[in-house]
Amino acid sequence: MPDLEIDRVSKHYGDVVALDEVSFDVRAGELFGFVGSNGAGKTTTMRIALGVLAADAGEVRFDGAPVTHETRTRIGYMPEERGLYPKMKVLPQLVYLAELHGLSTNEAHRSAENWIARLGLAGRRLDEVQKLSLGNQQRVQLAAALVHDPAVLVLDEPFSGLDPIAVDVMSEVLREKAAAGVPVVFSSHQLDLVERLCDRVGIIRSGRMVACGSVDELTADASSQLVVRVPEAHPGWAKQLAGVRVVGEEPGSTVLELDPAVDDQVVLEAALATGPVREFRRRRPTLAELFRNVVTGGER
Ligand SMILES: Nc1ncnc2c1ncn2[C@@H]1O[C@H](COP(=O)(O)OP(=O)(O)OP(=O)(O)O)[C@@H](O)[C@H]1O
Repeated sequence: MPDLEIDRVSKHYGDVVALDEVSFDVRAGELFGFVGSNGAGKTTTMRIALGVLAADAGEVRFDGAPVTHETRTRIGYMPEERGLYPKMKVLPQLVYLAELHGLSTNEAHRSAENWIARLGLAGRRLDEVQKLSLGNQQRVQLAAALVHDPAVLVLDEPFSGLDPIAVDVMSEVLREKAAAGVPVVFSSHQLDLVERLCDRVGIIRSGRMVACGSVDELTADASSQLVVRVPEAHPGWAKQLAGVRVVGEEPGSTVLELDPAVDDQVVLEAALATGPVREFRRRRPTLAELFRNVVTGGER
């Protein structure tokens, strides 16, 4: 099964180092989430992966071979700046794009109608794209990325601006594509969504990949947290405990981060001394918490 491999890709814009030897691979059948702060290098990486932008160094391979013009037509791409013809109607536009990627007119029609129905655009199929709401334009953009039945999907912020129903549809389609063996990579700032959807995640900071793996792998060695609910405790009850940091506090509930040597039973005793303990459990940091640590703190 084919993989998409980004191998030590570097890119400068004048003095700006946009990418510094970025490497990761997106395996067949995998949903890969690409996250990073504004300007970290996601769009640049995706453009290079598609071949619309040349790297200064490094290589992108698909199915083991460098991406060529032929391979490029097998990639479904959703550009950040979006790339539809605003005055063209939805159906003819999708048919045109499918034909451009080598489908016959019949196949192109069948596929365009299929994605129009699937993405909830049936009532809009003969509207000009520019007359659609932004969310619906985005659905058309996804249809455009899918209409030629691509072997790889590279999507730049496909979820931004979508309503919750459209988010569900988009998630379902991406999962389905991955389950069919297609490597799928998408960028997003919606980390809860990335955490929920993706098999693996790459975090880029200032043009360098600083963490890559499944969310479980990435959070496994992060210091574990303890959620303690003591409704009657006074605020700050845990502040004096050695090796314990308070990372979240709401009335009656506190999230603590413990140094590895700290015995959680000591924390439990301290909590019980303030009143009845209603909840006491370990939890791993979320992807959003990990992201904040990684982009603001030391590299992993
Ligand atoms: N055409 C360009 N000319 C000069 N600098 C550029 C150009 N395109 C991108 N850059 C710079 O390259 C770096 C990476 O930008 P890129 O758009 O890849 O980031 P991003 O992670 O996609 O950001 P965002 O989340 O804001 O979309 C930034 O410093 C950006 O200013």
